[in-house]
Amino acid sequence: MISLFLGLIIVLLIIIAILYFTIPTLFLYKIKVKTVNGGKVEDAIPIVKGQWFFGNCLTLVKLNNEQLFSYFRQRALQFPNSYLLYIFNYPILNVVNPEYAEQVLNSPLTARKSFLYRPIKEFVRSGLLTSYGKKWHTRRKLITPTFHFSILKEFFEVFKEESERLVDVINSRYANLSVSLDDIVPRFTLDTICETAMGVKLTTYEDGDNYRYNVNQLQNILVGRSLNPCFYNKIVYKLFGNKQTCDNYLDKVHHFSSSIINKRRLDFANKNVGNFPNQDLSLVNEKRRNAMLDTLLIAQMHGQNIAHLDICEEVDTFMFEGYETTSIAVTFSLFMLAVHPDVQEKVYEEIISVTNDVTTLTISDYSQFKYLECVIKETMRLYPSVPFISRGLFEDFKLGDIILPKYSMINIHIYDLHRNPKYFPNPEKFDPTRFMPENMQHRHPFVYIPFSAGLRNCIGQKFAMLEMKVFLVNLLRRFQVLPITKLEDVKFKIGLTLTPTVPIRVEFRQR
Ligand code: HEM
Repeated sequence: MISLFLGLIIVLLIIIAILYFTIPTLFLYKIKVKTVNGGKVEDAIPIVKGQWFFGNCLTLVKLNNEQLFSYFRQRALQFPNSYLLYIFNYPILNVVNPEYAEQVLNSPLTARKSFLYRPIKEFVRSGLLTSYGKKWHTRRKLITPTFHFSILKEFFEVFKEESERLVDVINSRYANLSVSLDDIVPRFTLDTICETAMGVKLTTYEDGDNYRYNVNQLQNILVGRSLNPCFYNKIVYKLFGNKQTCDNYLDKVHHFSSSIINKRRLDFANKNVGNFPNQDLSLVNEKRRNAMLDTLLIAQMHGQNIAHLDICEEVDTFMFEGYETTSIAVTFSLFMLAVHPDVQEKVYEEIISVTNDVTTLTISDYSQFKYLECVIKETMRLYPSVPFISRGLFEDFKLGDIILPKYSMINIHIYDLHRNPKYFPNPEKFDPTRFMPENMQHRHPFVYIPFSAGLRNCIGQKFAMLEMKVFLVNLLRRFQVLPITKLEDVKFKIGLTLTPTVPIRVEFRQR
């Protein structure tokens, strides 16, 4: 009797699983790419050959994350004018040429993110990165002044302090040793974004280490889930994934930012900040620095329609977007300098030509580090922190000779755009002079987009560039960076951010 009952349950589960996968698949068969002139789609855009019914599914599921990363690189070389892939009949347009990138990124029809961002939404909910339409527009307008030069000036002080602190840590603990940049750099960028976004110094906050640990764990879990579409469904994730662990970290991380926001709001109320007639943040408190969240708190006090949860989602978005991206760019900048000692020497000469005492540099002095800026830009060309971005269509979209139907997905492969040999001859070569103004004149504006471009470009790009420059100047003034990891050993696996398969190790030698 028991075995009959168990048998029935198993049969029922199998039927549910079959329905679960076939119903959406049948629906996908209605989503069809067309051409403008009614001709064959394969004559208008290359299609990666797949299998009947399954499309490219069977090929892709066999690959591990490292193989997937190189699969997309090979397809970009094979189809330099972009190409279509199919998951069953579901079309995914892969953009690798700047002309298509420009059309996609400039169109309001493609401003919505695809379902690949769904797991991340658990962390950032519908903050600036993941929201769309009117909500996104209002928030973008509200938050933009946070990155104005006058406020950046205050963040600059944080960059300096955190850089100097890290240089001291390297000096006392890591100098002349082989060290993984992963043990140093992410800590710096997380502490920096925490202080600038929330006004909290993690190094002095008693819960700082816990928060840092929880954010790291959460990022790993969310990225892992993003790469496994089976887990996009909440029930499947709950039954077979690590939902409980994920929820546990989410609770802790959300609780941390929420309580900081509440505390700061109380502080503001006590100081009567809400009565200031405008949003002049410099009036808030002469002694205490501004944080990104202040713009939102002040808007709330001025009666704008922004609730506590809205502020939380934006602050969590800053934490998510401003931490790992910057850390990857700094890590690879240091690595490139290490494996190109001639370039490093030129950067060093530039630093000492500007000053002997970097602690006295002002924010405007940093505009003198032109060559360093080229080094960072060239690093982000070869190693863009965000190797691809993804959009979901909610209306038909005409691109070149094809019409992509509603619900299809567009992936823009920034990593491959940056290796276009027409604009970057010998693309694998690290050459900072590519970014000298005279060498950039005839470059397509969408062939280099490490911060994305168009409507939904990165709001924090000036912040990030300044943060990276301050850190590198402070570090390179004191240390010579030598490579331990070999360049040829650095491979990548697929991820939402650029993920090397080996730790990047260097040695910091005192100058
Ligand atoms: C080297 C550092 C950084 C890189 C390479 C980078 C790159 C990007 C990219 C590629 C996007 C577009 C994402 C997409 O369309 O899916 C983006 C969006 C965004 N970034 Fe950054 N980012 C960096 C640093 C920062 C920092 C420091 C902040 C905040 C303090 C920030 C905040 C944001 C936000 C809020 C968005 C969403 C903008 C919108 O949709 O309106 N980013 N970033």
